[in-house]
Amino acid sequence: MSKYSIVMVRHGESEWNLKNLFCGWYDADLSPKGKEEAKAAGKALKDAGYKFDIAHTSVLTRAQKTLCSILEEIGQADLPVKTTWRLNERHYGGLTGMNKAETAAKYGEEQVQVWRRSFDVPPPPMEEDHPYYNEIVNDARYKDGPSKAEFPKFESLKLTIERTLPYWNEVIVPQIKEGKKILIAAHGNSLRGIVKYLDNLSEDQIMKLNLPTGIPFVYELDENLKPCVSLKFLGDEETVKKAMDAVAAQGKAK
Ligand SMILES: O=C(O)[C@@H](COP(=O)(O)O)OP(=O)(O)O
Repeated sequence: MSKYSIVMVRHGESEWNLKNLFCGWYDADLSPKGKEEAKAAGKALKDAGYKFDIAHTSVLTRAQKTLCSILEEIGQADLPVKTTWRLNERHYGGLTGMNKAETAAKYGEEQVQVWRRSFDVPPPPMEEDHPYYNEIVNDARYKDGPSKAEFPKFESLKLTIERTLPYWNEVIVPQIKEGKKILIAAHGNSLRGIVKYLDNLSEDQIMKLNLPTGIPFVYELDENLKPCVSLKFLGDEETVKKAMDAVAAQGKAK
């Protein structure tokens, strides 16, 4: 029997989603369409009557702006919000800033699929001479973590889950158990990590999951936090499927 529910949403389309660039820890803003998606996400939550006690998001602008827009839309602009690098997108390493379709044309679609969706094969590292290295490593938003030793140069989904799960278990789970209504606004892969964990998906199953931008989804959990309802999108089936297929297709050579 369902005892708790939690809502998650991938941010609206970013400028770099629009340009089809590997983004990771680069701080891309929302595109105009992404801003609309964020508003629409808020409207969908409002229409379904959702209210929250607390929200969690990453330290990246695209997730934070999506959250703000949603909160505005549901009339909860003053909701307590916790931000953490542990909900950041996976760090795309040396691929950061590269065009996904061009990378597929150069290295092959199969290789790009491995980089994007394999469980434990990481992308190549972001070296110190990478065009975005300094901007990311020296960004003040990381002054409270990750430490120099923990700071990633790349992340597979496995590594992403390893730094996201402690936050889930130590911060979010106690709040769920207190009965708090929680909203998480994060990223394609940090959320895929949570979905894999909650639904106990195999490496093969999670490989096939592409989360659409700006469409909230709900988990209903039993008293042991096992899902009774998984990945229930607040959007019509066809729209959700189309959006998921479009995300998958970003790794195709044009
Ligand atoms: O880093 C990126 O490029 C995308 C995900 O890319 P894919 O793994 O879908 O290629 O992250 P997000 O837009 O959710 O922050």
